[in-house]
Amino acid sequence: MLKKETQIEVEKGEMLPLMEEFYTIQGEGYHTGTAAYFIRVGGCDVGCHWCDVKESWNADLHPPTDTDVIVANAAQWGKTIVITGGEPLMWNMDPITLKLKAAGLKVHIETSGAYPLSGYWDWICLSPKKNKLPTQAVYDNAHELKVIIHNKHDFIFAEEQAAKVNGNAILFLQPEWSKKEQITPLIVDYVMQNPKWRVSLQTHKYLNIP
Ligand SMILES: C[S@@+](CC[C@H](N)C(=O)[O-])C[C@H]1O[C@@H](n2cnc3c(N)ncnc32)[C@H](O)[C@@H]1O
Ligand SMILES: Nc1nc2[nH]cc(C(=O)O)c2c(=O)[nH]1
Ligand code: SF4
Ligand SMILES: [Mg+2]
Repeated sequence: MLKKETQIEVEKGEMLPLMEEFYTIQGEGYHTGTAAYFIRVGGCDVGCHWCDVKESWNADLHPPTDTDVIVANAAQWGKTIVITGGEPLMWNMDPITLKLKAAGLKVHIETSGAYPLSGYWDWICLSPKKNKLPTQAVYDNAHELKVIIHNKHDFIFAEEQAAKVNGNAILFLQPEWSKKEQITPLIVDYVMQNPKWRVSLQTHKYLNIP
């Protein structure tokens, strides 16, 4: 059980359950190939069976950390910060994003969109999940839509999600990692037939970097 004061700070978003932080290359989506400092916040109840960071799900396993400390660390690294998880929108993202921006940093998020939109973002990557669909504000404000393809039905889901996201969002299909040998060729064919979509690969996994 967290101390009452800590619990209050977490509820305000002044503290966040921090799983890990690392400086790497953005591996996925529109900003693939560019240097970024990742902040991974614990806690997610969306329950994707193929999730590649299940260790993030239980927020209680990750220490509540002062956002001033997180921001001071981040500012020593790149100019672009990616907040991911877990599901970062389970928490109030206003304090951390305001502090990162005050430090002159660009702030990106990786989100399923399943919770209300909080925070001030330079880039929102929405990766919607069937189990828990995005809230309207995230559809309206996403800069990119990145749908994970694990089976053929996911192409139908991808089109449904493309119809819901704002018209400026850039559309990506990304193979689910464990199925990539079967799925990547299907995505290649699909994108050639439906060129409003682009291919996204988890390039950091091919590069063996975090
Ligand atoms: C681990 S999630 C964390 C952020 C947020 N919960 C979300 O799902 O967008 C980061 C990104 O990895 C993607 N992802 C997770 N597991 C994957 C897998 N096995 N193969 C491909 N992409 C995966 C998610 O869809 C998301 O775009
Ligand atoms: N290099 C790298 N790029 C990423 N893009 C999104 C990631 C994530 O887990 O949110 C991720 C990640 O874990 N590593
Ligand atoms: S929403 Fe994101 S963190 Fe949560 S289970 Fe799905 S892929 Fe994993
Ligand atoms: Mg990842």
